[in-house]
Amino acid sequence: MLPQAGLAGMMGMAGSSNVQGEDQKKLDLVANEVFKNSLRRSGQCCILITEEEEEPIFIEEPHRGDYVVVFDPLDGSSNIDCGVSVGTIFGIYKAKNPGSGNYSLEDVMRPGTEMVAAGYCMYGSMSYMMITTGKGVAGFTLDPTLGEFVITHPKVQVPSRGPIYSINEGNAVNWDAATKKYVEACKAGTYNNGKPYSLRYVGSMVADVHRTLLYGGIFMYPADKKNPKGKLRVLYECFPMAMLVEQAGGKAITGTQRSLETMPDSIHDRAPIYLGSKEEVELIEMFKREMGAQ
Ligand SMILES: O=P(O)(O)OC[C@H]1O[C@](O)(COP(=O)(O)O)[C@@H](O)[C@@H]1O
Repeated sequence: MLPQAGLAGMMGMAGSSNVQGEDQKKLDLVANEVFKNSLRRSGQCCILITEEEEEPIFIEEPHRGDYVVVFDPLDGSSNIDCGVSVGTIFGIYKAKNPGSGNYSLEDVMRPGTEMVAAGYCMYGSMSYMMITTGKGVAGFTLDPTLGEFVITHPKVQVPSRGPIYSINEGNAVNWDAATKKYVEACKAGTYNNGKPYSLRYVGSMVADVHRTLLYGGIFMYPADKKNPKGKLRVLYECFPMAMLVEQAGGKAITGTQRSLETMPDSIHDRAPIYLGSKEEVELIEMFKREMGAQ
């Protein structure tokens, strides 16, 4: 049930939890309803996959179209009530048999390389929208006076290096040796003429990836002893962000392979992710090869 209108009604917990066992915020539910209804009414979608619902949503006629949309309606929900940047992440696949009317999980359980578009919106000091359709990345900023997104970043390019690393160091004790070695190298400035990297971690993937896209550096959510497959969801967090970063000249890996080439086991499957500046990601890739999964 949606919360009552008004700011007070929008803050705080909804009293329910999602398929991942995470407590849902009221705004998680509001955002989920808003996107579901808009996507259904677009007449372009056949299947919706959302972080907030366990099962796929099959769109019936007369609203059915040929696209599968996977989305995280409100990413970074742990930051909502303190007003820190949050966002929406989405990825789009074209159904395998467009116009057939026969749609199934086969249209969803696919590698990220088959996505036709991806993007995110970030809601912060300014609202941004970053999109790719496989031909580079364009960035738009909401102009509140127009109520329109205007193009501000026509051709986003991730710098090949960037002295910023972004990871939840609170999990460090559980990290694998390669991740520990890379983070130590960042702190020592080993590959930066002895100048230490800066740590930046908002705790909203959208905000941390947005900064990485524009300033360079690396965002990491590794697998660890506590989360053997990492925390972030393959379909509606890892894949869209990996496609954006690659299209902007960066790189995205799970640690052992290209993120977009992985095959999800389930619609809410998780995977480790290291993404950002090409040379930074290649450094951790080298350590992973040298040290394996120890
Ligand atoms: O608090 P942690 O473990 O560092 O996790 C933070 C990560 O979890 C997330 O909040 C997960 O997203 P949701 O808020 O959509 O569940 C990411 O945005 C963020 O990168």
